Amino acid sequence: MSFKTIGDIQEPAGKRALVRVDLNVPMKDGKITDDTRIRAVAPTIRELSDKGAKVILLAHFGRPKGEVVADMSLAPVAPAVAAVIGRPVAFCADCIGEAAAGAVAAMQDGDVLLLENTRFHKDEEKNGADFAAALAANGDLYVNDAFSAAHRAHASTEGLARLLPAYAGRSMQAELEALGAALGAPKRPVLAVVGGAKVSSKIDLLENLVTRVDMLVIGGGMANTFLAAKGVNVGKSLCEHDLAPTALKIMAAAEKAGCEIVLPVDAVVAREFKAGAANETVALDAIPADAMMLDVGAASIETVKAKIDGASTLVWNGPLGAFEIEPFDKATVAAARHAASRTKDGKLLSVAGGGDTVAALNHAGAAGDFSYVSTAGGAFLEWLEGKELPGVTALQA
Ligand SMILES: Nc1ncnc2c1ncn2[C@@H]1O[C@H](COP(=O)(O)OP(=O)(O)OP(=O)(O)O)[C@@H](O)[C@H]1O
Ligand SMILES: O=C(O)[C@H](O)COP(=O)(O)O
Repeated sequence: MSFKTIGDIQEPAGKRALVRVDLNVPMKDGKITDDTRIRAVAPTIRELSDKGAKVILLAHFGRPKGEVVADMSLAPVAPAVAAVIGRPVAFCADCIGEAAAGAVAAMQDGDVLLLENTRFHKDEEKNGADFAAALAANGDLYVNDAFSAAHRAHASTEGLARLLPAYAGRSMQAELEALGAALGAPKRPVLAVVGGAKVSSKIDLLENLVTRVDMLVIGGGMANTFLAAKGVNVGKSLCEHDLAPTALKIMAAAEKAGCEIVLPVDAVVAREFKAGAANETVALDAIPADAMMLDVGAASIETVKAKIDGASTLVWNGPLGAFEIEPFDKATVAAARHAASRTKDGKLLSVAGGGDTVAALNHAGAAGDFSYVSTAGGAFLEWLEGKELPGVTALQA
């Protein structure tokens, strides 16, 4: 794989660098709860700013689907970026058009500007040529430092690289190097743990993943869809019932490939999605019709730990439960700490990735003991499958 990095930019001083970063950070009540993704892109921003480039940050936040959605604005993220990089970050309420052009024109060399959520425009996700050109109008060059969004062929992740001289940022470079080193030839048995809430956008990946790993533990919202497909009554749990055929297909593919699929055997259920909600642990055939599974139960935790004990390599994306609200963080915390301690003992190589997954590992105090923690969730899974990532491909000269 060959691409230029920001070290290859000739005479960066005074140049307008459009830098795609991933600022899709976990947020609660308007406050950022984990700034790992901001810290990951800070070296690129600082390096370009130190060299006198005008650093114009492009990013998405959430999935506003082409509409302007107030609580998906990047405005509250600008001060958080400023705090991490230790220099001011201006904000502009649109990423194209007059407002953006004016904000860019006002920049001095070395300044940093964050433009509003690219996904407020429908053509971002469609990779529309006019929209990509409108973004490109504000830059002399393009830097992609968002490995975690590189599986999307969007205007700001792919289209721009074809319009301007394109370079990989330091985080993109580090992610590709570290994942290649850790997982290029993984020691078997390989265990994958997949949970979280992005069921429809990740479930298809599992069909390929089961051909590459020896065991797949499924937890979180993802598990509910598999359990429902197997006939379990999941009550009001987060579940995509229409994906039952996909889940069944994946289970068949796993059997064919000799990959063991491990589903929860019990669940912690509650009637409200909030911290401290009254809850109970029940068997799968006793999930009340008006309750939600918000975590896997104690027996399932023991199974997950045993699978970790039997693995030489662990790859993990997606928490096992709604870890942001206690006590539904129990399984995620227990599994994270167990994997961290096996890693510390030299018995496991552990790689985890994903915006919320990293937040969960930090919450468990386990991130520092993992072999490698990636900022990427979906992109990490696609990389693991061996798929081409459009954002990476477009950088290759
Ligand atoms: N049983 C569950 N019911 C509802 N939500 C759940 C459940 N289990 C996990 N979640 C939620 O899943 C979310 C994380 O899922 P997600 O797939 O976004 O992972 P991620 O690590 O952020 O990956 P990516 O970087 O691809 O977004 C958390 O907010 C968590 O509360
Ligand atoms: O959080 C992520 O995994 C990335 O920011 C990509 O977000 P997306 O799944 O909404 O494209």
